[in-house]
Amino acid sequence: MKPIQVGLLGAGVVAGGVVQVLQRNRAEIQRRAGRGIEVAAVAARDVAKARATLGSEVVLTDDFDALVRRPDIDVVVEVIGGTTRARELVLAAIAAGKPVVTANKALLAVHGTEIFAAARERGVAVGFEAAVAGGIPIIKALREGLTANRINWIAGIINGTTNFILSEMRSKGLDFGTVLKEAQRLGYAETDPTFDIEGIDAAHKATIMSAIAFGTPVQFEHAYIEGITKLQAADIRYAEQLGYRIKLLGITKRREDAQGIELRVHPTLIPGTRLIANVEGAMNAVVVQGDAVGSTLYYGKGAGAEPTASAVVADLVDVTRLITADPDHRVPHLAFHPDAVAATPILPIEQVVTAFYLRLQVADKAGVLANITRILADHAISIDAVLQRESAEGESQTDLIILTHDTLEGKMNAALAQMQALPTVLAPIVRIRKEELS
Ligand SMILES: NC(=O)c1ccc[n+]([C@@H]2O[C@H](COP(=O)([O-])OP(=O)(O)OC[C@H]3O[C@@H](n4cnc5c(N)ncnc54)[C@H](O)[C@@H]3O)[C@@H](O)[C@H]2O)c1
Ligand SMILES: N[C@@H](CCO)C(=O)O
Ligand code: NA
Repeated sequence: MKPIQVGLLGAGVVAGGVVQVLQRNRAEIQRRAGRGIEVAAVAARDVAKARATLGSEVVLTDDFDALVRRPDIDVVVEVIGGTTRARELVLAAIAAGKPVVTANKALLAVHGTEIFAAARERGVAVGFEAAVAGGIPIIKALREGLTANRINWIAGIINGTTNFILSEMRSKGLDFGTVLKEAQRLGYAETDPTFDIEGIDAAHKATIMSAIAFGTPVQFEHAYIEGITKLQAADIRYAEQLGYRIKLLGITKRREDAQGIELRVHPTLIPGTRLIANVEGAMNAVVVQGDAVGSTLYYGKGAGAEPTASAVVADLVDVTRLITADPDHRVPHLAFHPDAVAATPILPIEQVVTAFYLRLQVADKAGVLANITRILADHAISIDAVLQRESAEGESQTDLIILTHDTLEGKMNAALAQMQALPTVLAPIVRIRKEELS
């Protein structure tokens, strides 16, 4: 059979990986897919630059619009990123009846509902394994491997750049800016790295996993997002003293008691003994808790040229195998049948339940702790542990660290406002959410 002809949009890090993996593993991939997979042409804005990075074998064009419509192209791979041009090109490819494989989580988190509807209408598949946790086959696991389960929650380290930054800062004492530059050099960071450090990229990925886990449309606009830019070294240290690590987690949770779903990204204390607490560098890891299977953990490279290409090419193999299959017999894009997708709401952050780490800079005198614990008790917030830094000779202030049990965020907000107003609380209170992940 004639090899499948791929039109590749973009000539950056991921495109380079896709070209390389398809070339190197050509024979092995063909044995798996049942026919060859060839890159027919690559669309690049700067053809000369693309020639230098992709080598002399690839055919290059600067006409993206023509490539997605070319009759000899069987499948389009979108690896340009962004949500404007990528959306236009993906919709054009779908309209031309071509399956699409994309690594673009921003595109799917924001325009997924429109794109999946268009694909369904046209009877073509959209593969997006590379969009979440790069090379880790988490989409495959959620859409196929775990279909027997009611998923209870998912929690993941799903941004390599921020995990790399937190790891390097903790273990080598390097500063934020230096480590971010290194992550950019290594090809982990987004074109706009604020997407990484402000938690937006992780929220894009958590949004996609949430939709697949709970059978809802993508609801990125309701995600709660907090990045790592305000995290202080002191809190990383105190957390360690208490047996915890701080990770930027993407979390989505079924909350039957509140008829909703939690969808949030924020720095999180997790017990140092959990496997996921020990995931370092640019590695990703996702814990999925299903009612039948219990907790399962997926670990691997979430960024970089070849790890991401591993997922793109796996989707190409899937598309190749299923290109002639009846669209109704393919795995649904969001794992649930489109007419069974329910608009379960994302809960506002005030209704989220977590435990908390609090750090208060307080005057070191009698009655201070009692006032604070009374406020927590008044809001029915129960304390798990308290740590007070030993103050130096003559020092009039100290740090008070409090770990709480689970509580509603809304209650914590009210308690924090009262504590902050105490004259003995000398600086803005630091609060970091804490999850046991058990
Ligand atoms: N780099 C990774 O590790 C990684 C991992 C998973 C997913 N992704 C996703 O893959 C996609 C590509 O990432 P990348 O790291 O290869 O990016 P990159 O910046 O290295 O490459 C992007 C390519 O697309 C081109 N491009 C950008 N905007 C364009 C536009 N408007 N029109 C035409 N061409 C345009 C650029 O010139 C470049 O050739 C993004 O959606 C990214 O989020 C990247
Ligand atoms: N910028 C992303 C790339 C992979 O999606 C990260 O750092 O994880
Ligand atoms: Na993946």
